Amino acid sequence: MVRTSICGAGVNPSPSAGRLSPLLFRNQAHCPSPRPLQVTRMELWPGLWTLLLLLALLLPTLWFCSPSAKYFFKMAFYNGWILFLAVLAIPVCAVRGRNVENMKILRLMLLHIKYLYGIRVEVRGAHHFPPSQPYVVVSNHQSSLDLLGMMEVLPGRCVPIAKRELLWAGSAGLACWLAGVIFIDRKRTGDAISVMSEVAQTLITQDVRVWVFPEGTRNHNGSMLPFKRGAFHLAVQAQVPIVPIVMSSYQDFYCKKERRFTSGRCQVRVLPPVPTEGLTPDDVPALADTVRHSMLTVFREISTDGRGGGDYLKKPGGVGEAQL
Ligand SMILES: CCCCCCCC/C=C\CCCCCCCC(=O)SCCNC(=O)CCNC(=O)[C@H](O)C(C)(C)COP(=O)(O)OP(=O)(O)OC[C@H]1O[C@@H](n2cnc3c(N)ncnc32)[C@H](O)[C@@H]1OP(=O)(O)O
Ligand SMILES: CCCCCCCCCCCCCCCC(=O)OC[C@@H](O)COP(=O)(O)O
Repeated sequence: MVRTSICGAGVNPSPSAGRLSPLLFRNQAHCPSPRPLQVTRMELWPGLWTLLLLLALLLPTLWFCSPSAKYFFKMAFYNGWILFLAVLAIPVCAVRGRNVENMKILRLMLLHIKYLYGIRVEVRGAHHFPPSQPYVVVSNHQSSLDLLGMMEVLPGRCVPIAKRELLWAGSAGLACWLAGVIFIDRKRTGDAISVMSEVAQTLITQDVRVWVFPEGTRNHNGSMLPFKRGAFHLAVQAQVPIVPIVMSSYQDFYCKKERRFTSGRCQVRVLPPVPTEGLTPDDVPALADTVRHSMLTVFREISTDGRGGGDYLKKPGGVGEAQL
């Protein structure tokens, strides 16, 4: 076990012991009373090794026996891995400075994550993306795992709009900033609106696309929250089309409430663009409702419980109960 040198009450105060371990017994002659325990660095190793061994046994046991622990490990690794990748991405992106082209680098670096988690992402309707013009993408927002589906289809020169808090997520915040992510303060509607009005100009002048989660927050309940209007005002102001994208429900492989995270499938469906030419701000509420309605219809169509189409939709409280 851990051996200590106790001055004055030596474990083995023989002269030979003194020679073997001068560090332990130095000043022994002048030491009037017992001194506090002194643990040398070498003597800590056995304790550390025991601790590591215990962890090495405990972690796999938890992983295999407790789905909740598995959920936490997987989420912790997800965030940790992204933070780590961001550290690698920052110097590469910094060469260009804050630039939408850096989003390509982030995208390439994030694409493999779905394999680590055994999530099969199937993309449908990618031909609906207008080939070379600005537009506004609107998509449903279930969890931070949306990043996987998003990276699968993210068009060139497309920047997401994110909550301001993400800017402070360490290396990930800095990487997002370098890639041109637009940050808004959701608590200050006025400021957010003026940022989005500026974006409406930039969209045209700098030929960029914008990705918005119009629910405005993550939504785990297997439906879609009412849409915020900003994305639709943005598209109408810039007179550019809206491209709705629907990611199917994650319920068959991921549920935050039940702390369940297994492997699974997800479909990302790109819907036909919705033109906004000639529309005015007065048309925004109807536009937002129409787009949400079509997205919710597709969400119901493509979301399954993993046991083959539609069982999940019939469950009480499932997407079938979603309000239109
Ligand atoms: C290699 C490794 C690298 C690692 C790094 C990681 C890589 C990652 C890469 C990239 C990832 C990026 C990750 C992104 C993910 C983040 C997701 C999020 O953060 S989601 C949260 C933020 N998103 C939003 O909040 C949506 C946008 N929000 C809106 O559009 C809202 O409308 C907003 C904020 C502008 C206002 O919100 P209100 O809560 O006040 O709600 P309202 O009802 O919509 O608006 C109030 C009134 O203002 C009008 N209004 C809104 N916008 C307007 C406008 N532009 N002009 C005029 N009026 C407007 C509306 O019409 C409404 O008025 P009337 O009630 O209709 O009379
Ligand atoms: C300083 C260390 C901080 C550690 C934080 C770890 C962050 C890891 C980076 C993960 C990047 C994932 C990007 C997806 C962001 C996301 O999905 O944000 C959620 C918001 O849309 C909605 O927020 P909310 O209103 O809270 O649901």
